[in-house]
Amino acid sequence: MAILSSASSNGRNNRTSRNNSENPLTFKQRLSALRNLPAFFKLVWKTSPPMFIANIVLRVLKAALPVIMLYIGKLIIDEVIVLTQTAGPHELTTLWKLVAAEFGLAFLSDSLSRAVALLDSLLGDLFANQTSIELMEHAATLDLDQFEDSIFYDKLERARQQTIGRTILLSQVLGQVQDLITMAFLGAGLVAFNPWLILLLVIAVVPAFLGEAHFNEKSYSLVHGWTPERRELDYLRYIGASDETAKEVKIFGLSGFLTDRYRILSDKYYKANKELAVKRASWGSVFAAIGSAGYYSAYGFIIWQTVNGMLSVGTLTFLAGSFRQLRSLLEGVLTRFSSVSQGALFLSDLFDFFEIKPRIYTPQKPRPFPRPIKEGFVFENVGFKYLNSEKWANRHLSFTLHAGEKLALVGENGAGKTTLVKLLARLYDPSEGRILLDGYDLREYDLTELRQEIGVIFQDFVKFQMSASSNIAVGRIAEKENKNRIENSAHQSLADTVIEKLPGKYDQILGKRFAKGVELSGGEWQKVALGRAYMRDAQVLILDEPTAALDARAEYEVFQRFAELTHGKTAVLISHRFSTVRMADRILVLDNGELHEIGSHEELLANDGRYAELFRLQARGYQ
Ligand SMILES: Nc1ncnc2c1ncn2[C@@H]1O[C@H](COP(=O)(O)OP(=O)(O)OP(=O)(O)O)[C@@H](O)[C@H]1O
Repeated sequence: MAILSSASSNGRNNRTSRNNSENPLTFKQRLSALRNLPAFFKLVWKTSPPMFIANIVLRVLKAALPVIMLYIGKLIIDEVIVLTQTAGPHELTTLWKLVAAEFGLAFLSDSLSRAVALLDSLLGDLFANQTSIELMEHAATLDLDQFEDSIFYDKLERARQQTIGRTILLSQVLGQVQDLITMAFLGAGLVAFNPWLILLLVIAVVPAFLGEAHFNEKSYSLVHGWTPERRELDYLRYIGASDETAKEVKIFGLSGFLTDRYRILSDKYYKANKELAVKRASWGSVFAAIGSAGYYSAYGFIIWQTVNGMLSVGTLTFLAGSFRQLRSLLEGVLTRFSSVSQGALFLSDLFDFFEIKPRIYTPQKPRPFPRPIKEGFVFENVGFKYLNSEKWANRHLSFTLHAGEKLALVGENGAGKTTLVKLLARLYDPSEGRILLDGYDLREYDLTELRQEIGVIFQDFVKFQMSASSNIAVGRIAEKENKNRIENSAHQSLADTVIEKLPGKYDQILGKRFAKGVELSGGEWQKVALGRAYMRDAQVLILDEPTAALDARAEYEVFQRFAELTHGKTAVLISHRFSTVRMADRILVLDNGELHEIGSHEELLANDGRYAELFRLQARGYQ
């Protein structure tokens, strides 16, 4: 994480950082970032109103203490001086009362600080949890192609960091308010004696503030511009040391390749950051010297007044103390202003992310999903291009998927089979043409209902590092407690024999990520994932190469059962195995994203086209 929180600017050859170095953020932009604060505090308030109120009340109390303590200090010193100048015996009651009062206040101040720090950290944790949840919820509403866009991903990455990083902002802003109140009290004391001291104070502090503001700006540009590289560093760290990649890293001897790349990137990052840090430290000491000069001028002036009898020694200590505290508070407030506005800028990333709206959504007045589907799906000249891609993944697709029909999709790698089923499930909308369901555009239906009625098991299904039963239940998560249904689904997909052999049976954690997890073979995983299809029980079932990793016997059995599962249902099957494909009512052959031919196994063989050619090719392989 150290490398992530530090920054570097050597990414000048990269698009984002170039933008940033060409357009550094202006002071005005930074000020306008403060507009994020009300929304931020609304979020914090929502996290826990009682804790928020308690935090404010305690801080206001604490803010009044320094000036009271300084004033009591002044009274103590004046009292001591009076006592030392008069002959004894001395009446000490007042003095001891004052000392006791100062002791009490010191104790109170310490307790308040601890209470505030505790509340800050608890509130911060709650805030981080709450925002993480909202982030996940929002991400779930977004489109698949938004996740496939690297600029979106950078934004998501920065937003994710904000959920944790912004808890500091909370104590910074509240601390700021507290310090401003303290300063108002101390300032009132100073002004009462000599208003010119305030002017000296401002002169002493303003250069330091401007310096801080400048360097914070630079640092933000650096961190922002390096987001893609930081993601790459994260990714390298992940593939360099993870259970999923260890096998290939070892076999291909990739460790050196990965660490070299990591080293080059992180070195660049380190150097750029070092350059900035050194500059910042050097200028910081110059500004500190100016600050000290201001302080000592004021101090000299107060001493001179005291020596000339204009002020008492107590007042001297009060004023010197007030001035010293004011200076460090003002410096703190101004410096913090810089990091607060920087924090508020980063906050824009979080709010920007929440502003991203999905393009695929349910219309205002959705059409109820047909139960049962009567006619089926009609593709009308459907074409689709992936985001940032020039190539058509599907083009000129016109065909009907009849209700209750079993359709197999066949085609070479990259022919557009998976894309077609993603369009059917509305993971994407067509770039041209339209898909009708029972006569109406798919876009007119409720998205949630549509997804509920279309079950897809993808070839790259997720191997959830969770229990075996959860891995099946994800097919219809609302039924996660329904043991019967889960076991039944496992039985249908042949996953039951796999699960029975596991030490923890259905409660067994799968995968190696967590303690006591058990890894399955590719085919075993596939049987578990297939269980999701039975769990789903949707009107339309889509299986994208569901049996690729199964042995011949298992595949035969799976399809025997699949025929039962899909009885009376619409099903789409993608497979490279013709033994499977021929079981479908019709077969659609895709070539380069376009419909090449469509018909039953017999019809297509009689046609003697691409299908017949591919079929014979595979059959020959088995002879
Ligand atoms: N997320 C994506 N972004 C950009 N292009 C993509 C994406 N997914 C697929 N493509 C491209 O779209 C084309 C069709 O891909 P698709 O996955 O639909 O093929 P497929 O027929 O399912 O292939 P396979 O048999 O290898 O699974 C390919 O050229 C592929 O490179």
